[in-house]
Amino acid sequence: MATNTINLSPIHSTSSLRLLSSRSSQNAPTLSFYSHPRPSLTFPSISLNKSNKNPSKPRAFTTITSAHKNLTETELIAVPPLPDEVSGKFPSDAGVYAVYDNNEELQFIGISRDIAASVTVHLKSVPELCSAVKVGVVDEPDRAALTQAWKSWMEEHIKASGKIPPGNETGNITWVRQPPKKKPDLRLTPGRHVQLTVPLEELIDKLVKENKVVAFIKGSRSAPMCGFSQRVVGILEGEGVDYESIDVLDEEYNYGLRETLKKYSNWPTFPQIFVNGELVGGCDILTSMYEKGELAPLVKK
Ligand SMILES: N[C@@H](CCC(=O)N[C@@H](CS)C(=O)NCC(=O)O)C(=O)O
Ligand code: FES
Repeated sequence: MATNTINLSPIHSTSSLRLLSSRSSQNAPTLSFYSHPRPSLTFPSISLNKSNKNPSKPRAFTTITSAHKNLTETELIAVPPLPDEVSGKFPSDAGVYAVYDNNEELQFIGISRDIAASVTVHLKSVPELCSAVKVGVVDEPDRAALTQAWKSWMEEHIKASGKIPPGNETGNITWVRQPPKKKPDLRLTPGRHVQLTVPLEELIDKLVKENKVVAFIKGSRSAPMCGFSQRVVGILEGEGVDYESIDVLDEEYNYGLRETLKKYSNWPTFPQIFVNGELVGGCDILTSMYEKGELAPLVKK
């Protein structure tokens, strides 16, 4: 039987947890237990939380010292059906949160710098697992305080149920924001061992005419091998351009491209960016077009 291992280090799920220098504080960090729409009456020593980031929104949760924090006693808040409605029900503060499915099974305990944003992302990616959430806002949200709050909820749950929440098990990536998948780079030939039946120029011509935006770069789009290529990739990705990339240094699949392309385009350096079959330029030209706002209209589908 497979055994679960638990490593009690939090997954900083949807909003990244920045490393902050620990603020010196005489007092122990405090946890606020979010209670919507009215303050929870469950806890003793209640004081109204004063640090409301958005004063236009009513703040309906209470502050208690971390010594009283308790997952079991924190009330469940139903997650609204639409992601847009989450921010009205959950605070945009740092803290811990525990997500339950519609059988009230705890699925995941996370840490967030913005709990409402994290719940919104989870609701979009795994709506079937996000029925209700418990929230513990940490008032002095340095890394240590957040980790301590997370550990205490995890330990409490494991003690009570004998189980790690499934979303916190090693290898479960359901609750972690996935980096967007990058398109693979194009290859001009099937490989160096295959004899080409058409000249390389013709393959280049076909490639740039059949694809709206093509960037000939040094290295791949996920790991450019030169600062000029890196800048061009950064601009194209930043603008959300749907483009093809091809690595002129790939001697296996693009053998001969580096020198042949210089002749084809009559341009001596890389990167080279083609739009609608025409060479637009290299890094300097693309950067300048981007800065003047001329790039987006040119590369729009
Ligand atoms: N000013 C150029 C910079 C690019 C550049 O100088 N590229 C050089 C170094 S990466 C190059 O491709 N040299 C020819 C070669 O390596 O074959 C631009 O705007 O793109
Ligand atoms: S590879 Fe050296 S500057 Fe591009």
